[in-house]
Amino acid sequence: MAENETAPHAAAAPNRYRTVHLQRAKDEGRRFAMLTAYDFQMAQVFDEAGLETILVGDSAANTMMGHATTLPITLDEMIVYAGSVVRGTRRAMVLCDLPFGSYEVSPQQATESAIRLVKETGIHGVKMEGGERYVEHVRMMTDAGVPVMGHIGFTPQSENVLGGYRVQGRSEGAAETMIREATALQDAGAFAVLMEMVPADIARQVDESLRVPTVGIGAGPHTTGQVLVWQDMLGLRAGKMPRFVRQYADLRAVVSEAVSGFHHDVLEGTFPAPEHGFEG
Ligand SMILES: Nc1nc(=O)c2c([nH]1)NC[C@@H]1CN(c3ccc(C(=O)N[C@@H](CCC(=O)O)C(=O)O)cc3)CN21
Ligand SMILES: CC(C)C(=O)C(=O)O
Ligand SMILES: [Mg+2]
Repeated sequence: MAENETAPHAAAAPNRYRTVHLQRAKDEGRRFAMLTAYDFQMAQVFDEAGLETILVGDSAANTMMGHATTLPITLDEMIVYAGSVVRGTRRAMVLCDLPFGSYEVSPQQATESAIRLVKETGIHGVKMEGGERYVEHVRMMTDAGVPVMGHIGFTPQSENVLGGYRVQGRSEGAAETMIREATALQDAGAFAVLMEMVPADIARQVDESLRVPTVGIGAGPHTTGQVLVWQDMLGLRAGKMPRFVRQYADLRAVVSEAVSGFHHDVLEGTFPAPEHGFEG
């Protein structure tokens, strides 16, 4: 059998999570989980742990590249991360953010970017920030064969317009606005809608109003799915965690102690030991 017929990212993998499984979760009152990943090995670990979905987030600009915002990361850079993640997965559905500058100008621009991501990396869908004003974009990408997850509430790519990192949907009539934006995305063909930093009660109303599943980050417990950035939930990020993060491990301490141990052993001459060497 040809190598590529058994490749882990083979598009026809029969047991791959797909939009239909996320829809079934919503229909049957079940939840699903998503974490970001940006590289082959972490994607492998998350996939083997059984996560339904993995997001190649443009948060890579922050976590992988050290930028202060998500604005600088390019489509070409996202393609490197996305390809690495897809090669690490067998079961999870892999989604990738359309980065700032790769979709806003027109439905055509969005569709060309989405197609590049699918063709060059093997991802199974894209996520795009923005609501009602992007329905034509969602429609064209979906018609082209690329499943689209919407992203409303706090949309980090618009932080300069929104006025910083803050909860969205606190103004008068916010629930109705959020429901309208989410419904517009759904009606344009979006298979799911993600909400970031939205009051829990509004996120619940949106989830109840939509036929398609919702995903939340800082949006309370009522969305169909939940997503976190992996370096946050595993404790690799330095400094203050956002309120919406639960830290499940302290990898920064684990790694730091291990590196100090190695450093110490090298300086002391106790590493390498005889068993790490080769006989002439
Ligand atoms: N590492 C990381 N984690 C994320 O969750 C994340 C990224 N990067 N980059 C892209 C976006 C930006 N997001 C963020 C990042 C920080 C806050 C934050 O600091 N929130 C504070 C203040 C909230 C407020 O003032 O209302 C918090 O305490 O939650 C929120 C969203 C979510 N995404
Ligand atoms: C925080 C999630 C939803 C995201 O968009 C990202 O990681 O870029
Ligand atoms: Mg993002």
